[in-house]
Amino acid sequence: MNPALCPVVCLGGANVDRKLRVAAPVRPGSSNPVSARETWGGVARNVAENLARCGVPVQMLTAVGQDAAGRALLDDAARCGIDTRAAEVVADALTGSYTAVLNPDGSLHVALAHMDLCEQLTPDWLARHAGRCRSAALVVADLNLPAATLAALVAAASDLGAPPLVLVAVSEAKMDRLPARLCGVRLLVLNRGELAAWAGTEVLADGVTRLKAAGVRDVVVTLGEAGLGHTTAEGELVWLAAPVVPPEAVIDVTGAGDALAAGLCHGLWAGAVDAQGWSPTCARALARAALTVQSAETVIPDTEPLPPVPL
Ligand SMILES: Nc1ncnc2c1ncn2[C@@H]1O[C@H](COP(=O)(O)OP(=O)(O)O)[C@@H](O)[C@H]1O
Ligand SMILES: O=c1[nH]cc([C@@H]2O[C@H](COP(=O)(O)O)[C@@H](O)[C@H]2O)c(=O)[nH]1
Repeated sequence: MNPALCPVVCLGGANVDRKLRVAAPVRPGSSNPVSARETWGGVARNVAENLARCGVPVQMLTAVGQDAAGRALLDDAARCGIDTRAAEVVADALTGSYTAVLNPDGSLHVALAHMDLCEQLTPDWLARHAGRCRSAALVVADLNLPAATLAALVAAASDLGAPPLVLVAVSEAKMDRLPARLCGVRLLVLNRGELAAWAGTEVLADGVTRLKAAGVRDVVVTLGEAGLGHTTAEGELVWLAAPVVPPEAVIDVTGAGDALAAGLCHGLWAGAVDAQGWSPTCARALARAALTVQSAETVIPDTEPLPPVPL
């Protein structure tokens, strides 16, 4: 594989994120002042933008509506350096949206997702893009994709010569889309709530053991400000702390998990994980996620590309 020539292909959600920042916890029956802003979102889109900002060639396979938001989203992605030529533009449909109500400290109060367009990303759609996925350096899919499409992706990832497949969770509610058999999945990234929802236990090590038994090669479970846990080739679970961000510096946590997932994909794509194991790549990804929580943007826009991954 020559990573410089092969793109990372990101499949899944792209939508409008609406952020409503409340001055105090919302109370029913009272008038709740908010300040509102919009950014682009969707896990696959966020991962793609993070990778593009790090200088990785990336192609996004998603669906947007044939509306002003859909056109603007694709234009913006193209400006970030993402190849959007194969994105679906669905006639007579509205681009998906996600509304986050944020506490004054930037933590998430409530999130409402409306991303029906991902239901258009069927196994037939995937089959039309099989060549693109097969010639990628890395395939990254979010769990906005329908269960049948995810199952087809995982099955294809088991083929000899297929590129590594990374799955990224999107919400506890969509964990039932994860295929039962995960052989061929190189990495699954999910937060502790998503792991508990899937495994039916709050005991993280037990949940990770079940994922490994389902066939996934490696798991990264994110733990908010506490950092993450990652599996190792020796079958251990290692905990890494996040850089300390003072509470007053946290502006918006939306997208931090996607920044982290992108950092992990960057290390896989560059060969750093194969050469060094997960820890150095995880440390770099934690640094990127910590910057994201200190920005109002879902993806930090103006960072230097990450320093080349030392091998
Ligand atoms: N307050 C914080 N300080 C530093 N890093 C943070 C903070 N909150 C989140 N992160 C980073 O973002 C990652 C993802 O956050 P988490 O809340 O676990 O997932 P998600 O955002 O997907 O729900 C964490 O693993 C951590 O690296
Ligand atoms: O069911 C979903 N919920 C939320 C998202 C997206 O997740 C992002 C926030 O990710 P994180 O978990 O890293 O905060 C937002 O951009 C939002 O659009 C999504 O794709 N699908």
